Amino acid sequence: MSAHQQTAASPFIRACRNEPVQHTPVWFMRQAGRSLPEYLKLREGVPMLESCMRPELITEITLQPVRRHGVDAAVYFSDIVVPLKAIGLDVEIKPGVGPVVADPIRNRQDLARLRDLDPSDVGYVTEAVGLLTAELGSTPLIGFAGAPFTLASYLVEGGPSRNHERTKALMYGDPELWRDLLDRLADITTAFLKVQIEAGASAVQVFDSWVGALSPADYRRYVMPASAKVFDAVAGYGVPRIHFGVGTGELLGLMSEAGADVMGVDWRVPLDEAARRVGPGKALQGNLDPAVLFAPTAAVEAKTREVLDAAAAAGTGHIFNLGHGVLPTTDPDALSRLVDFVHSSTEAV
Ligand SMILES: O=C(O)CCc1c2[nH]c(c1CC(=O)O)Cc1[nH]c(c(CC(=O)O)c1CCC(=O)O)Cc1[nH]c(c(CC(=O)O)c1CCC(=O)O)Cc1[nH]c(c(CCC(=O)O)c1CC(=O)O)C2
Repeated sequence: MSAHQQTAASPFIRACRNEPVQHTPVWFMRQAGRSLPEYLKLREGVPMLESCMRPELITEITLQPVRRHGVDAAVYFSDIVVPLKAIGLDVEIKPGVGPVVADPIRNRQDLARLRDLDPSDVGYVTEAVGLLTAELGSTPLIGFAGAPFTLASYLVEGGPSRNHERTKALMYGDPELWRDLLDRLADITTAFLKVQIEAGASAVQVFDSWVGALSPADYRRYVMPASAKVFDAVAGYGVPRIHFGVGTGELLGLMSEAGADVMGVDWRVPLDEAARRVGPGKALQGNLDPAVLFAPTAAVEAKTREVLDAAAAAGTGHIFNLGHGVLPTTDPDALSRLVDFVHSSTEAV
């Protein structure tokens, strides 16, 4: 049986397809990683991007939160800049800073450095996904990639940016170059997602983390065509496609239109309101504020109940998640308790 068949009856996949579930499935963005002491131990002395190229290490790190928290899906341990590194760009993840690109992409000559991603560039991904699906059995593995806008922002700015000024200068100042840049990135993102799906990932999430910096009109004009190209290119696999961004309340309708079976929602928009913006037929993922996990258990439960009630009012498939990634200093036990609370609160009788 293929990994896709093995996971088809799981609560996560069923919720993505708006089918009834025995309990609301839960996973957390950044569930593997810095919140877990067992992760910090494994990563000692290994730079972030190097850890993303070692199949045994990827496998162990990806499995850690599944074992510890009993989440309903694993998310492949990697980073959105891994495919950029794989095509030969000089990018590294600096501790305390984030991804840094030594030689930013700012003109047409620079574009030539963005060559296509070949599956052989990321043989370690194919190998790790194979190891993972064998271990995970009926628990789905979610693959992911960065969306063209968010990747472009890193490439143009040269690192994380609050205001995206250089990115916007390029977007508004040279729309043709911008379009070609996003189109190149759409192909790289697509190739990276395909590698993960073909190796056995049961679903994929496309992170457009920073696109909330744009107005709806600019999203439609400058970003949507490239994102839609990615979603269209992987539609034929039939695996659920999740689309997520932060601060994207005003963009939910357009992002959903760009292509998604499941819309990821941050904590700023209640899920029943999100359902109205996203339109019928799509499942929703989210959306507890990650900072809520620093409050006492009773408060976490009350806020979680609000999310579950809004999801019930939305009447769509619901995958419980945080509104963005797990914060590094989160108490792992609070995450385990949250998984149990969501499961026990939603068990079908
Ligand atoms: O600060 C940030 O969150 C953004 C910059 C940053 C990125 N990778 C990074 C950093 C430094 C850091 O996390 O400190 C560097 C990074 N990426 C990752 C880690 C591990 C961890 O979070 O503890 C880390 C920290 C590395 C370390 O241990 O020092 C792994 C990662 N990045 C990502 C994912 C996918 C996911 O969240 O489920 C995953 C895998 C998580 C898993 O397997 O559970 C996704 C990612 N990376 C990145 C982005 C862009 C978002 C943004 O820039 O705000 C996004 C998408 C998003 O979170 O919205 C870029």
